[in-house]
Amino acid sequence: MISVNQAINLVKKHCKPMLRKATKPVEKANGYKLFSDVYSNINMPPFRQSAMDGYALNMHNQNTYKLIGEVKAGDNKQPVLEAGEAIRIFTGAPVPETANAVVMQEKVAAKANEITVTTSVFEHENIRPIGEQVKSGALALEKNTKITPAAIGYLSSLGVTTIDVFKKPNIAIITTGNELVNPGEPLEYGCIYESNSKMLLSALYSLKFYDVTILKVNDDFDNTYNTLREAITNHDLVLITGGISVGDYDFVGDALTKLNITQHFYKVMQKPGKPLFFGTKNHTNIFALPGNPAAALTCFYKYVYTALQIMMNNERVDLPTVSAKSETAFVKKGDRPQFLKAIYNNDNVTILEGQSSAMQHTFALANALVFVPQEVSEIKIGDTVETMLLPV
Ligand SMILES: Nc1nc2c(c(=O)[nH]1)N[C@H]1C(S)=C(S)[C@@H](COP(=O)(O)OP(=O)(O)OC[C@H]3O[C@@H](n4cnc5c(N)ncnc54)[C@H](O)[C@@H]3O)O[C@H]1N2
Ligand code: MOO
Repeated sequence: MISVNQAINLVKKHCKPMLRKATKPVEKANGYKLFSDVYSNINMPPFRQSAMDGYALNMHNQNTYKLIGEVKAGDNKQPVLEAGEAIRIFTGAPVPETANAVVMQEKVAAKANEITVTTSVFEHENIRPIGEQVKSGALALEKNTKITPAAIGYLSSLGVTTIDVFKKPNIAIITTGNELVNPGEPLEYGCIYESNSKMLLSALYSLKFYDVTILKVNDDFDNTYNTLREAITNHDLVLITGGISVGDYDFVGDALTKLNITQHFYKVMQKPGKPLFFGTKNHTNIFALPGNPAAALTCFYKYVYTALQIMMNNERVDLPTVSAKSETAFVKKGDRPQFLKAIYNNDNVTILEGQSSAMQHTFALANALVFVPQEVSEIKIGDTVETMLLPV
């Protein structure tokens, strides 16, 4: 059995960035990275733009100006101002070429045809110059920039409608087990509600991976083999839950062997998540996660998260880890290093009751996992512990 460190290093070694291109409507590109530089086709702003509601002036050496007209946002007109003349203007409106300052209305005493400026005015004030943000033909955003809501707003303001991005992985989740029943259906004796697919799906959604297919197999070798073969052929990442241990009805391992998956590891010295499998076939990464829900989710955050970040060519591939002071005592049973469901708050961490691999209730309250290394058998109140912060 390999250690947690060896396992994560094998994930880092064998997962590769996916450098394939996808074209997306800009408003659907949140979370993607740009595949190529984006250049602006326009100046932004495209005209000299008023930053205030007030008056545009052709400045002279007095405070009083003759009012000769009005330009509001969206107007397509260019009144000509002589020195000493002003027009009424509004935020976002085009400032005529012959105006050289905009003074906000709070600093003006206005009469019908005349205004008096009550403050000193500086040339160019409150006028956004043409191309202040970006000039026509200039680089708007560089290749590899992460697309955020702000970037979507910025690119849309330049009139961009589609962009080339690095493709995100398409992902299959495969659940295994005769005992699994969909929530909403009657629960017969011996059955449980299937929850891993919904848990992993929402973990993927919260990391902005939306191209996810859910497949279900019962405890049958042919069914498992055929579903895995299809999923591995058609997806970049395959997450299997359950059926990977040593029981007579655990068929995932045999199916993976028959499918000639290159195994990088099977079984990690950790609790929960001992029977974790990681392998690859061509460009597809395959994780067989334990069926126990809390074990599956722990393995997701520790290993699958990192695989996804590498596939997306991101720089930070691990979830953030901090040193925190334990507010709880904990005695470890057995010699496997352990991930403990915990609540982190302000440099302190509380280790929760109920740490079994099946304890979804505990996980539902947690926002962190405390890592207890192999050589540590006990945590005392006040001890400093390594705490992985979860993206919840
Ligand atoms: N003789 C041994 N038995 C077991 C060992 C061992 O080393 N020797 N390891 C144990 C450990 S540790 C784990 S973890 C589990 C892993 O088993 P599998 O990955 O094969 O998972 P299953 O047996 O299929 O399921 C385990 C548990 O989880 C429930 N489950 C499965 N899928 C779902 C789902 N989609 N939604 C909700 N719950 C699910 C399933 O009903 C079982 O209760 O093996 C131990 N055994
Ligand atoms: O590895 Mo298992 O997750 O301890 O139950």
